Amino acid sequence: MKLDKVQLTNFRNISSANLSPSPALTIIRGVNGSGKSSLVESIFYLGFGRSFRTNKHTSVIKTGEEEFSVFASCKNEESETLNLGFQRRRNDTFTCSINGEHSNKLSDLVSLVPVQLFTPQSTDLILGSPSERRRFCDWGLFHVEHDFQMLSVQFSKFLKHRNALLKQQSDLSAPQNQYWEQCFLERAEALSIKREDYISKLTPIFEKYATTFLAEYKVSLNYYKGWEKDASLAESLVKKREYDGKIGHTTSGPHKADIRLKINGVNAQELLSRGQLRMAVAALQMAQTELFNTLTNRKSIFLLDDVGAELDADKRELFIDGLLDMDTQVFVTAIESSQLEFIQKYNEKKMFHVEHGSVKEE
Ligand SMILES: Nc1ncnc2c1ncn2[C@@H]1O[C@H](COP(=O)(O)OP(=O)(O)OP(=O)(O)O)[C@@H](O)[C@H]1O
Repeated sequence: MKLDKVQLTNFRNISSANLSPSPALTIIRGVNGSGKSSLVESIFYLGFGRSFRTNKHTSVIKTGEEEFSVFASCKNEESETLNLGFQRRRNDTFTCSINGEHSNKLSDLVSLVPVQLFTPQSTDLILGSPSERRRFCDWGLFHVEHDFQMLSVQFSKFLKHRNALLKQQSDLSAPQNQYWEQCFLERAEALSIKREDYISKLTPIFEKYATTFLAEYKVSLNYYKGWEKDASLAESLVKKREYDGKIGHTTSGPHKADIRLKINGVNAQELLSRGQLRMAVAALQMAQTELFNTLTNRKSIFLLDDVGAELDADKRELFIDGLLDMDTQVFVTAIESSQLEFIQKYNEKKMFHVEHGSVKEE
């Protein structure tokens, strides 16, 4: 997927902008507060239907306006043109559009726009809670396996129901609850198998990139399923039934899963410097991009916000080189051109300058 045209209206400080990005590298320059991150955030909305900076969609709508919109004309891998749009209003409703057809089903839109992001907060992937790492894995599965979204929704539904039964002090072993227990178990096991399989495919690719980004270390990735290693989930649920009943929620299952990154056998967060953590994230994202390309025959869009503040010049270059080699459409924001001196070598690029919310090609 490549974005040919992006058009935004009333998005943060940008009243209106129209740009035709490069299919390869697009550089967005401007001083602090000019609107660079906003531009990248608008593309993120097409891939996720939300912001990476706030949970409040109303903060994103330009002050004094009723709604923002982002439209993009794209080319998919079959060279078909797709016209995609996303609008969000102050009353918290949204509309997606795909080739003029309106829909309120976000997954229809976001499944078409595989977007990844690297920002100053990306180290949260390693330092943050397990939910960050599950989200990373689930992004890959969502874009690779058509039935993953449905499975994930069903699992959440049965988990919610199980937790409600636990809160009501219901006896989960009672015959009338066995159906729900079985529904939960089936979805939980299926989800867990998919994640485990995905991480086992990702691991060798990650190890390959880690030899570049973390050359001096031996890295390993392990999937923790969310319950004891030597027990089945069914056994673990029975074992924890009394405890779960007391606390009112389920403590075993894929909603407790994690992906553990070890460096020389030690948890990454205990050994790596801030800069090295960023490089580990870069290696994970490169691996995710390569696996996505291999499994889907599609190409993704990569947003690098404030990359100058994040990585050394040589690692920045390696990261962008690697993404472009995989035919990824890359958007990079930077305050100073000096942060991106190496971009001179790329022939296929476009540069945009943002000033007080106005976007101009350079
Ligand atoms: N809802 C909004 N309406 C109008 N302006 C907004 C809104 N939300 C944020 N802004 C303003 O938009 C401007 C652009 O913010 P943005 O984060 O995109 O800047 P930036 O160029 O990425 O800056 P930096 O280099 O400092 O990260 C800021 O001045 C911000 O105060």
